Amino acid sequence: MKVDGVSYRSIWRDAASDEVRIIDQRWLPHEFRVAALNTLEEFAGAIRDMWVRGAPLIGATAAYGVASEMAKNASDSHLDHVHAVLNATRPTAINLAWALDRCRTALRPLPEHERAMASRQLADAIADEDVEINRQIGLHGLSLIRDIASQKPAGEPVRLLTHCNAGWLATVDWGTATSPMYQAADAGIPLHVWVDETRPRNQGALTAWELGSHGIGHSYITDNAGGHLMQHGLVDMVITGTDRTTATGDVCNKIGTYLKALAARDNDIPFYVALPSPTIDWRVADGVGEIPIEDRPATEVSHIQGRAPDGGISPVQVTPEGSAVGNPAFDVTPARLVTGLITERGVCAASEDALTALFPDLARANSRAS
Ligand SMILES: CSC[C@H]1O[C@H](OP(=O)(O)O)[C@H](O)[C@@H]1O
Repeated sequence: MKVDGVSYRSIWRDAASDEVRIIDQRWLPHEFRVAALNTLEEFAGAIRDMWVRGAPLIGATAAYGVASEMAKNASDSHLDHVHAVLNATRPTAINLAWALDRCRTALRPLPEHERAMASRQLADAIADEDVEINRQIGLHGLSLIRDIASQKPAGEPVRLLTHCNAGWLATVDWGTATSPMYQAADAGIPLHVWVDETRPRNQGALTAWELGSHGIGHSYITDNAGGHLMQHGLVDMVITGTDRTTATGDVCNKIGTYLKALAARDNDIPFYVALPSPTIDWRVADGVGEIPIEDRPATEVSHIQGRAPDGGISPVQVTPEGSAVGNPAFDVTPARLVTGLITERGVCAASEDALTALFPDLARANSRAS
């Protein structure tokens, strides 16, 4: 997407230096900083410490990390080592393992001297595929937004609520939950987006930064406000991203998503999830029971980062000394609370039958039975 009129992806290979570069999201929305990733630890650290974040972007970053390492050492043992180091960085988003497995499966049969180029091409392909998948998700989501808009007086905005950042910053481009918003805005449909701040890391500030940059009307709200807004008829549709969706349609996403789904159901508001197919875990049926939920550092909750009066960006402590902290980073919304899944192949119910019908090739290739 554009940043001050300049088109960016969240990760790219610099034409001059051939370095892999990323937007270092730790400093947004206050500062736009670019970082280069050159070593395995830099790639691993960028994922683990959320310089890059978001399921699809984590997968793409891992693929670029494999390519970077294959250029230095293309042996089987190093390929396995790279896979293990990167796969250990974060446990919940399935895209990480999906990308690493895809890379290793493609590279293993090749002679070592072909692996550097092949891994480089595969990383670029994974990135390009993500962009197109998200663009397609946007078009299918646009249809849903257009239907809502058609039932409103001309000029009255469609009011969406979203949680966390499933934006272009969480993917290579377009975003998943935000892609329908961008497509609707570009089609001239008036929108207003309620943006959950999403404690503790406040990824909602990234969404607000994205939407503001695209000229889309929005309000930055506390995580606890969504139910009240729904009760008072101020939300037409909830749309979120996902880090791992099971073969049966259970949706794992940022902590707090489940509570939004409960409030949406209680107020008869459609709750949609933007779901790129690499984020489907075909081998898991019970999301609550089987998806590993990342526990992140306590300092993410005990401290909050912002711009200080002197203009610097710094963390401040918000909890008393000695208070224990809990920081589960994700939760699982059962399929029964999900109105529909917006995929690159269309919108479907959150069910095994519907996902299998839309992706028979993927369901067969990844069947739990096999
Ligand atoms: C399009 S995936 C976005 C997804 O990833 C975020 O998690 P994190 O910021 O911890 O990487 C969040 O769950 C978003 O919905």
